[in-house]
Amino acid sequence: MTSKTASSSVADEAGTKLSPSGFPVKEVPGGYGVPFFSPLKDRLDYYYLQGAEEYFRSRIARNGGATVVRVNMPPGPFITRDSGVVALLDARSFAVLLDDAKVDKTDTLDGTFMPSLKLFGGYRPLAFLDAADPRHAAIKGVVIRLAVARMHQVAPTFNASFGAMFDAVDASIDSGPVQFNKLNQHHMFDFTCCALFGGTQPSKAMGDGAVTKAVKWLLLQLHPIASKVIKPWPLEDLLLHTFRLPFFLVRRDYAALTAYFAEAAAAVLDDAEKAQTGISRDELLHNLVFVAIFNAYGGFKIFLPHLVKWLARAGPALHARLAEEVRAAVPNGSEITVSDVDKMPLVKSVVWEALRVNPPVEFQYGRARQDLVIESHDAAYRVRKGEMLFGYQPMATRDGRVFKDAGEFVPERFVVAGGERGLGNVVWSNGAEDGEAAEGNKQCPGKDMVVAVGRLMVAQLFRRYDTFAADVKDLPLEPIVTFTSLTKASSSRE
Ligand code: HEM
Repeated sequence: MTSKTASSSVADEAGTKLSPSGFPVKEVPGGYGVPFFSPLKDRLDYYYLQGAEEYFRSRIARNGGATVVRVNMPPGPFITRDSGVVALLDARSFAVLLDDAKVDKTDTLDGTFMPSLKLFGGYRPLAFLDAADPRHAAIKGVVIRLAVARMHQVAPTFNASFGAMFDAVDASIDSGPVQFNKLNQHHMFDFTCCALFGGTQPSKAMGDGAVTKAVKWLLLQLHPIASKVIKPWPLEDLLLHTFRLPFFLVRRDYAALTAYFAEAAAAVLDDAEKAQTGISRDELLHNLVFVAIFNAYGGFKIFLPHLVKWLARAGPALHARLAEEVRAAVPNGSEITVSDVDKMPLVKSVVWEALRVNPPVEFQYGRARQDLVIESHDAAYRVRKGEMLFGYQPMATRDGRVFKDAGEFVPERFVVAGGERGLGNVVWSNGAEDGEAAEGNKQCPGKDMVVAVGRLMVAQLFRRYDTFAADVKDLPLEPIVTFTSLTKASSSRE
């Protein structure tokens, strides 16, 4: 993929370097402050005193409105040695991070720190490899083929999980509000594993503790950048952000998860061995654990609460339109398929819009492969080879210079004439929505599966219910959505 940004520059008559769009090339404003103390103070601003959005907005304001600025990113001391990044906070500069010719993504998945490889069986998983690394192509090829081959399982597996989830909601709603996240966390783990590999659900194979094992393992990797999980916050900051939690805390959980996947994914591992991918069975197994739990399950755990949140906020008028579209497209009693939801323009638009307003993975990082000139909408900046570039994606996908009413959730945004053109700027999958994952890029190979699951979720909801209401509490990672009432579909109440 090519970006709209430029890496070369020319000079004007006075000898000032100009970017390809004719902006004078400047140094990136902002700074990293006093070593140790400033990264520490910035971490507190980021998590507790300002919050992510305000943290970036205040730095933009401090630097005269520049949307390319030098800032510190958490966790900082003692986990990170170098917290300084060049933050790209508008859609145009952000596009550099999607251009594999310009950024090296080795070890940048989690940002300014790298989790211990002990968490991954001693291997560096695919998502931590750069697109130019030959191992990347070999492993990515396996995952792309897997995602394509399993697409036909997505609808039946999701429909079963949805049924189980909402049977549980219906069974409890008369006695009080029901939290969606807990059910989503449980059922989407079973869904993800079975959709990708078939076989026994983890909750049956490993018991009720399966999800806890998976979430613990995720926390061991992500605790340096997690927040609002422990009270009071000074204790949280000390426990989660200051030192690395040791691997032995999850050694047994990870062994149990790996044993489960060795069996569930045996056919995928056999095929890859026969195809002589150059990746050992053991390395691929640990990669598949990462793909299923971190990439896929981790994503669904965040994405679906955001989707339901926006539906709840939109209210009965949108619900009625969605119900009409879904019920007109799928005869009552028949299974909803991926091709059915592909014929539902409003459902599709709602899902893309949720992914635009709340990209589930908000942070992207990469190191400049060479000296670059990065253009924002109004200026151009010089960045040096090896510098860490960072993008806060919500600010790119809610850029008012690209989308009208960019900060609003507009359900029909991608239905109206020409609306689908905006999909090039919907980049939740680390690439454009009209682009494709490939062995040589870093785009998410689960993209089509994710979009299909979002559409199935909306379609199933409004086939089953006429409308619903929920309380929403916004938290840094995923909103907590609690159903307060659900009205069964009028047709099913007759
Ligand atoms: C809502 C769910 C999902 C979200 C939000 C999501 C998001 C992403 C993002 C943002 C990246 C790029 C990370 C980066 O380099 O900065 C990525 C990469 C990846 N995703 Fe997904 N993903 C989801 C589901 C899935 C699924 C279902 C699969 C299974 C096939 C998958 C497999 C991967 C893999 C293997 C990578 C690494 C690709 C590479 O390094 O080239 N993801 N995903």
